[in-house]
Amino acid sequence: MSELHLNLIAGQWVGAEDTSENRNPSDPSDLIGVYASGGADDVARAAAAAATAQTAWFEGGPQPRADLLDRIASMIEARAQEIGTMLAREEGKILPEALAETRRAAQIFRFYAGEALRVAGEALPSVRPQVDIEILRAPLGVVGLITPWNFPIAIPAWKIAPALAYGNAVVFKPADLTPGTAHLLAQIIHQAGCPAGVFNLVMGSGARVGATLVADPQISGISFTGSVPTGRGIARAAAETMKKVQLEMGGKNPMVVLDDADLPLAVAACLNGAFFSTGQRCTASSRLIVQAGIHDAFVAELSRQMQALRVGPALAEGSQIGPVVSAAQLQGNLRYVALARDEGCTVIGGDALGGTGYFQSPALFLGADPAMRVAQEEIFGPCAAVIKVDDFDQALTVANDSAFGLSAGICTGSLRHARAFKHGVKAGMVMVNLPTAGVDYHVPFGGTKGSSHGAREQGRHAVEFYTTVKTSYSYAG
Ligand SMILES: NC(=O)C1=CN([C@@H]2O[C@H](COP(=O)(O)OP(=O)(O)OC[C@H]3O[C@@H](n4cnc5c(N)ncnc54)[C@H](OP(=O)(O)O)[C@@H]3O)[C@@H](O)[C@H]2O)C=CC1
Ligand SMILES: O=C(O)CCC(=O)C(=O)O
Repeated sequence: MSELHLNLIAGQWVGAEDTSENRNPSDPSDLIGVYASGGADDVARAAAAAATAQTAWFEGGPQPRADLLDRIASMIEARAQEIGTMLAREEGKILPEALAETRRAAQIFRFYAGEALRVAGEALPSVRPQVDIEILRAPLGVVGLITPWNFPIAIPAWKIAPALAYGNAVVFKPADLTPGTAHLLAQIIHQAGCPAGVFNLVMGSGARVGATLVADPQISGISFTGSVPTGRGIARAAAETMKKVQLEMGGKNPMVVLDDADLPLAVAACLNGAFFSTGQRCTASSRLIVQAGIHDAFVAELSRQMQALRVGPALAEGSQIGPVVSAAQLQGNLRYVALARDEGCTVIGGDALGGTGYFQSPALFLGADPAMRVAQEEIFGPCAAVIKVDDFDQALTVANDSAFGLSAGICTGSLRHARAFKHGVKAGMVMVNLPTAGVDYHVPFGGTKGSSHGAREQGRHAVEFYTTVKTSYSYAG
């Protein structure tokens, strides 16, 4: 019997009413571990512990917060191989990507160690004599953090680190599919000396733990990353207790390739953006919008390189694309491949590959029309629709023809077109001659339209969500 991995509530490792098995998508017969699966009582106890611990955590000043985050960063770096291996084993990301994500998490903690010391206010004169005004930033209080499986350490890091840096206490609910990485991170935060109750881990299902967190009146804010329907439901439910919400949801990210693009660079950017991490990135390039003059050469070279990608177990040397995360996600991807054919596309790749795990060959949907479902709906797999356009203006119109607006890219040698795209595209992040996916850790992350709601994540902009503004008036007498 595998050891049971416990929740962390009020500084104690505790069991829960249920348990959940964590299995390897490269080989589901590999049982990674058994994890506590909490319920409403666990959330209530964690939120109460967090509420009790939060005031002292904030009032202790920024130095202990900065020191803790710095220690966490060093401990993640020291255990990067172990964490990266767990991440690859449970999520299916190939080991080099998993190690890079782990190091990125350490960098995020170190960045916010510095930010804890840089929370600035403003001082203004009052319109009344002898009165001074200060505009201060106060922590929200207790925040609930709900994260997806596709970046099981980077996304928790970019929510937990700013939350703690600015003096909040945390209840963290990781995705059910990837509790192993979350548990290692919780161990590190605990061992680094985080005071009891300041950080709590409650693993368990979204329907039980996630929904209870959103309803709990002791919690002042929810930061969520995941699907659009869950995000919408959270926004509706959070309104009942007037919680602040930050939602990062899907994308259907366009990558425009103009006739004047550098072909090898454009192919490399699209190969990376569409297929790396098995396409399971909200920033993935899932719409390739290609000008007619370069279209055929681009498609020929991209198809050749795509078909040469080695799909295999995440931990196997030489694998370039790991498995899809779960059987359900693979079935969903295969339904979209069938839909692409039904809608009239020519499909290259996209087959279930069999073998030990949930392997799928990457797919291109050629001849896609912007209105097709495969060009509008987020698939979240290694699939990209190719849309042919006549010129830059049509490319920009197609790029903006989406309910989403997370990331957008253009490959071009023209400064004029690059500039017009940067200004004209409706997206939160714009890439020129770079993949739409793969972002830096110290600058804002987020989108427009249906992709995001609330304040931006990451970088100094995270202060907007994790703090509230307090205006103080003092009379000198
Ligand atoms: N934009 C992005 O970054 C991501 C988008 N997705 C998209 O979402 C689809 C489904 O993936 P999935 O992981 O199921 O996404 P979900 O939105 O269902 O899950 C994201 C997180 O929310 C939790 N959750 C689920 N239901 C609720 C609820 N009612 N209240 C509060 N929290 C809840 C989940 O818990 P649990 O894991 O226990 O269900 C998980 O921790 C993917 O196919 C993809 O299209 C997925 C991941 C990331
Ligand atoms: O592209 C990246 O680096 C981040 C993507 C991401 O955060 C996501 O897919 O949820």
